[in-house]
This record gives sequence, structure tokens and C-alpha cells, in this order.
Amino acid sequence: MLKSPVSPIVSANKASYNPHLTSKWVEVLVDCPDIEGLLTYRLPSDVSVQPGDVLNVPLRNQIVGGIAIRLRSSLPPDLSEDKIKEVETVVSESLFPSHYWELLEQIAQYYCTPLLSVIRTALPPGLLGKSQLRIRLKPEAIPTGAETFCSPVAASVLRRLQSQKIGEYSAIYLRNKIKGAQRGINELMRRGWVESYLQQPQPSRPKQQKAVLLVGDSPDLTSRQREVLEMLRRRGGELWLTELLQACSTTSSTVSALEKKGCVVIQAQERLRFAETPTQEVDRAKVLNNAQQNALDTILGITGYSEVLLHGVTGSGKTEVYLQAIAPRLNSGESVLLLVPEIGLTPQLCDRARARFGTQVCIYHSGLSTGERYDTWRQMLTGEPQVVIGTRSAIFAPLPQLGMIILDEEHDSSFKQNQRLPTYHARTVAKWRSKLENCPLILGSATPSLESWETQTRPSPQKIYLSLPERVYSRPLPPVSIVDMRKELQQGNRSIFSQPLQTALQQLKATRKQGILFIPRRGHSTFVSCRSCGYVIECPHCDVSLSYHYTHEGATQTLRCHYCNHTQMQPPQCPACGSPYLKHFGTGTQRVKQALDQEFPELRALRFDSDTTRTKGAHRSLLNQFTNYEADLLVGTQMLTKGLDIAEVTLVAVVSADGVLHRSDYMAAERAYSTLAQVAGRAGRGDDPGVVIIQTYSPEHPVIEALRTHDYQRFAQAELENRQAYHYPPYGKLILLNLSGLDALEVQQTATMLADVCREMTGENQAEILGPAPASIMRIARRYRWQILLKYPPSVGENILTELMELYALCPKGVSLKIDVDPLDMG
Ligand SMILES: Nc1ncnc2c1ncn2[C@@H]1O[C@H](COP(=O)(O)OP(=O)(O)OP(=O)(O)O)[C@@H](O)[C@H]1O
Ligand SMILES: [Zn+2]
Ligand SMILES: [Zn+2]
Repeated sequence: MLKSPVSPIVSANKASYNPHLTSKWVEVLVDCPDIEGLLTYRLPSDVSVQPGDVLNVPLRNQIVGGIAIRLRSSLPPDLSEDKIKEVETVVSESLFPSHYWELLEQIAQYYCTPLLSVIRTALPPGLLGKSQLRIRLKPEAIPTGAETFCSPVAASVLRRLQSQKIGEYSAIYLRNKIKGAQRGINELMRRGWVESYLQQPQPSRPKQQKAVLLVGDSPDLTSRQREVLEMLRRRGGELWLTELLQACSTTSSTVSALEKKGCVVIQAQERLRFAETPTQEVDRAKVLNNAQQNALDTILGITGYSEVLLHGVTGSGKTEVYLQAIAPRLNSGESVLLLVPEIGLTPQLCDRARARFGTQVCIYHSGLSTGERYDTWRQMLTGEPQVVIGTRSAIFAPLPQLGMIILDEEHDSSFKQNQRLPTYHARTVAKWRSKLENCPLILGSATPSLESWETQTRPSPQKIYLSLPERVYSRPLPPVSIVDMRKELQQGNRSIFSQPLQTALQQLKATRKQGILFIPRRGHSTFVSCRSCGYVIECPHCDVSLSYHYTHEGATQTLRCHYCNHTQMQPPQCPACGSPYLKHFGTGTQRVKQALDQEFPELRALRFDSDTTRTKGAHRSLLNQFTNYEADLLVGTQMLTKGLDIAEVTLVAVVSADGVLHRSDYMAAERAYSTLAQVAGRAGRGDDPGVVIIQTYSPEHPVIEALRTHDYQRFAQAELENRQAYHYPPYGKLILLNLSGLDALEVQQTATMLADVCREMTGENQAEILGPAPASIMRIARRYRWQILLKYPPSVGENILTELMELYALCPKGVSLKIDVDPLDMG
């Protein structure tokens, strides 16, 4: 167990210890963006509070929402008792699932992050701000003459509530109208005559719309009103108000007149969250093949926690196994978390899940608006069985009855947060969470991360390896041919496309099949340099060259920084020597598309990269165009590697593998293998067999060799041997300290100082401390960057984590420190 860097949360479910007997104070996370830390409040003697309860507390003459984080039996010395205000009410008890706070605390400890930052990452913004406490009568519990039993103030609250037909008011209203109302409310609650509840939020505007429902008829209607009813009847008895008004060219007063006559009901309804989703067909479970059935049976047989690695080659039907494993969980009232690397890239998965489970599917990711995230959260808290499909941050989904966690494409590095604290990996958090919840964790991939692979090599009853070695219907994996681009050049071929690729492209049109061209980079060219003096145009704010962007004939030629997004026009001459001869090096998606247009004008190509998919729904619409055969080729970056299942794709070509092969960090080979194997896996998923062509200047590279033979195991084994030799993960642990600041010298000096502190802290033998050294890109967005890498045996790591927290306090104001535990991006 980790030592806690902060005083531990009193866990709500430790029955042996009753915290509110000894605790007089509670630390509260208040819903107020400009307040950084926790605020301390006094606990009223008659109120019991547990961590995780939602409270109302006074703040600056207002009552605001807050979450009880920690109970305290004594005050910190710097707080004086008379300054402290009292908790107003408990709005909602145990809003969060029981192990939720333990999980957050574990994350804070492991990722060297203040608990508060973890909470802010986990909870959607405004969770508390929008919650409004309402008080309602429980008429069945109120005896006759109730008023005479209670205090005057309670009686006046009671009367006020009874005066209202629905018997309820917001707490704020009552407090405004009745002096001392809170005391009265508390008393009524104790007597069980009223209850409080959190008002459901008003869902954010675009989703809430007025619908008109046809409910009856009436003999005295105007002809206009009849028309409206007739329209409703013809359209199935239900229409959005706006559509109805438009269809009948009438005004809302006509419709409200109809409502008064009892013919229609106007109702605010939630417009389906995914308005862009086409209406779903119902999808039934497929008959599984033997390997799938075996995997499913094993998963269904698991009780409690187990870590399952579902290793299925591309197109082996992993998704079908997930879906069939989810169904019984839902039926037994449990919920399931299905994490995917990027939601925009998996419209197919979301559609399939919706077609199977309908409205029980809930999509959660950080691209949702604040309102949408909030609504989805509230929906999850209800405890209704549901499948939450989401990205990394959905691991924090507050599902009360969690029955299973699935990570699809578990090898994908987007599961790791590397920008902000906590730098958590959703897979690591998923392991903790499924242990806490005592439920299975399914890790699915065609190219498992070496970490997950290695875990399986150490047998344990709670580790299960399942393999789907074949594609569905025993379709073959596509043969992979490697093209040596050096030879192409020798043979005088200067095109981006090798001879074999040209032939394949020509056949595509003839056979009416489709292809995918993978290019590691977006933009046109990676850099622009001067032919006369060699000057390379760089970003003014970062130490990187600018990429050349040129989308089509006649478009503006711009230069853009892919790190800070600085954009400028391409200068007409070299800024250094004035020569007009600037050359574009490297090949990006735009350039490939242009070359295609020139060399294969009969092929229609669509560009699929982060430049063309910036707008909401763009992924889906581009993929729709492609599946509707409005294009022959999809030309794109990394995005192509994830989950595309398009039957007509028979050709996959990697235009240049070198861009992914040659990177300097220890993960480079693993990342290259999985990226290229995943792209290759898009070919031949339908009835027609596929082919894969990989163009490279390094055909002898071991990654390329392994791809040629689809031999993941051999690749994994060889790569693990490398890792072991150099004590890299999974045989060693890494922590990367990233420092950055505007003042180059200050950053460097701080880095030197921190490295010394680390050396003292960890002692000899325990850890290897590498650096300080400038980051591989030393300046990004004007900030200078230095790094220190800690490398240590897995066994000693956890004590270090606690001590590392102290480093934050050592940094001067101008230098920010980010501690990245288990870094994947060494940049
Ligand atoms: N038992 C089955 N019978 C018929 N078709 C199936 C079966 N299982 C899966 N399929 C279909 O096979 C295709 C590939 O399945 P799926 O997308 O689940 O593969 P996958 O293993 O997730 O692939 P990848 O990892 O490459 O994305 C899908 O179109 C799916 O509908
Ligand atoms: Zn020049
Ligand atoms: Zn820049």
C-alpha cells in the first residue's frame, strides 16, 4: 500500500469507525472556480456527513454547492474557530459509488498529484453549481394536526409547502421567505415529514426541445386547429413544435389553444443527444465462431476481479465478443464501461452498441459540452444499468453497479494523459477500479501493449489470456509486401508511389474496390528549406521547423507549427539569403493527395486527418462518403489505424513507414509495430482478400520484418528482451520530470537543483537518474523545457512517489513542474 502524501480520506464504508463522532469539521471542495483549495466548515451537531456527500455551504453571503472531501477532528493551526462557518445542509448523501473516493485518492498518490486536481479531472465542471436543492412534503407521513407538534418555524415551513399544490419549493425560496427556515427544514426532515432532493438539471438548450403530442379530439375546433391536428396525426402523433409550426405555417398560439382544449400536450423533451446519428436499425447478436465462443464463455464465467487479455488479430470479431459479454451484465442490473481511444474515430462501434442496447448506451468524452457532460453524469449516478462508451476520462464515470470494464485497443497511447496532472493511464486506473469493484477487466487488442503482454507471461489465477487467432469466416490476413524505396530510386522512379503501388492503384479502379493510404504526417511537407543556403524556416515560438500547408491548386501557401499552431504565409524568398528557391521536404497527406490527383486523376481521394476532421461530425461524414463509394481512396494519418471496418477496402498502402520507424524513445518500436499492424489490418475484411504494401527505406528493420509475417509474438519477445537488457518498462519504472518556463536560465538551474535533490532522495543503487537534459524540442510556445528521467526497479518505486510530491514546493514561481509517472511520450 502506498504511503499517503496527504492525510487520508476517512472512507465512507469503514464500519468499524464512526467518523462523525469525533469529527467536528469537514473540508469541502466548493463549487467556485476561483477558489483553489478546500475550505473548512463546522459540522452542525445534528447532521452527519460522509466524504462524497454533496453539501450546501455558506460562501461570501451566498449558499453554494460543495463536496465533503475529508472529515477532521481538529482544526489546522492557522484557522481560528470563530471564523469558521457551519455547513448549511446535506443535499445528497453518498452521491458517488462507494469506492469512488478511494480510487481518486489512489490516483493522487500514484501520480504525485494533489487530490484536488484529481477531483477536478474526474468531476465534470459545474457538477455542483447547477444542482439545486428542493424540499418536498411526504404527505403520507404527516399526521393530522402536525403543526401543533412542532416548533413555530417548522410549522411555518410546513404551511408554506402545503400551500403549494405540488407540495414543494426550492430550499433557497424557503430561506428567503421564512426567517430561520433552515432550522425548520432540518426539524421536518428529522421527523420524516419532508424530504430533500437535488433538482435534475435543466439539460443544455440544444437538446431540450418542445414536442407536441396528439392526445385527443374536440368537437369545437377552428379549421386551422383541425389542420394542425391532422398534420400531427399523419406524422405519427408526435412532432417537434418547430417542425409542426413550419409544416402548418402556423403560430404557437394555435397549438397552445389546442393544448387548452385537451387535444395536444406540449412537452419539453430531450432531443436525442446524437442528433447526427442516423436512426438505428436493431442489431442482433451474431453466431460466434469457436474462438469467439470460447472467449465469451470464459468471460461470462468470471466472478470477481480478473484481468483478461483478449488478443485477437485484426478483424477477428473482438467487438462482437464485448457486446455479447455486456448483455448479461445489463440484464442483471449492472453497468459496463467500454473505453475506446478516440470517440470520433469509432462511430461504427458506437452505432453497433446503440443498435444492440438502444438507449442504455451513453457516450462520454471530453468533447461533450459542459452541459452534456453534466447531464450524462447525472444519468450515470441514477444507477440504471447502462453501457458507458467513452474515452480516457470516462474511467471516472460514477457508475454505482459496475459489472465490467473493457478497454478496446488497450495498446493505444491516447489512454494516457500526458498534458496535465494527473498524468494517468486509463488502463492503470481501470485495473485499480476493477479490483475495488471486484469485477473483470477486459483488455482487447490485435497488438497488445508489451506491458499487458508481459503481465500474462507471469501466470496467476487472476490473469486470463484469450486468443482469437483467426479472422471471422477464416478470412486470411492480408499478405504484406515490402517495397524498398532505395531500389525504386535506383530504377529511376521519383514518384511518391513505387511501381507495385502504382500497379495496385490502377487495379483499384478496374475492380471497383477501395483503398487506404497511410501517411504518418498531415500537412503537405514536413519542412521548408532554402536550396541555396540550407536555411530551414522555423517556428518563432518553438524549436521546430514549420510545416508547409497547401491544400489545393490556387490555395494560399501557408507555414504552420504543429506544436503551437503558429501560422504564417510562406515567404517569397529565403529569409536568410534572399534566394527565391525554397524546397519542400518530407511528405504529408496534402502532398500525397496532390500527387494522386496528378498521377491518377481517375481515382477519387478523400483526405482524412486532423485538418479535415476538425468540425463536429466530420469523421462520420467523411467515413460515410467513403462507405457510400463516393471516393476510391482514403488518404490519412494515424486516424486510419483505429477500428475502421470497411468491407470494400482491399488495398492498404503505407506510403512511407520511415516516419514511424525512426523515433528516439524506448517505445518507438512498439508504437511503430502497432500502428503499422493496425493499418494493415484494415485490408481484406470483406469477402475479397486484401493486400498491404509498405514502402520504406529501411526494409531490414525488425519491425518491418515482423509485419511481413504478421508475427506479433516474435516481435514482442524480441522487443521485451531489449527492454529487459536496458531496464525499461515493464522491467523498470520510469518517472519523467518535465520542467518548463519562460526564462531559459531559471529552468536550467531549477532542473539541476531538482536532479540533485532526486539523487539525495533516492540514494545509491535504487534509481538511475538521467539528466537534467534539455527536452528533445527545447522550446515550445516560448517556454524552455528541461527534463529529468528517473529509472528504477519496479519494487522500490512506490516510496519514491510520496517523496516526489515535495519537489513541487522547491520550484520557483516561474518554473512549472509536471511529474509524469510511467511516461509514454518522452518528448
Ligand atoms: N461471429 C461472427 N459472424 C459474422 N460476422 C462477424 C462475427 N463476429 C464479428 N463479425 C463481423 O466481422 C467484422 C470484424 O469484427 P470486429 O470489428 O469486431 O473485429 P475486431 O477484432 O474488433 O477488429 P479490429 O481490431 O481490427 O478493429 C465486423 O464487421 C463484425 O460485424
Ligand atoms: Zn537561403
Ligand atoms: Zn510553434
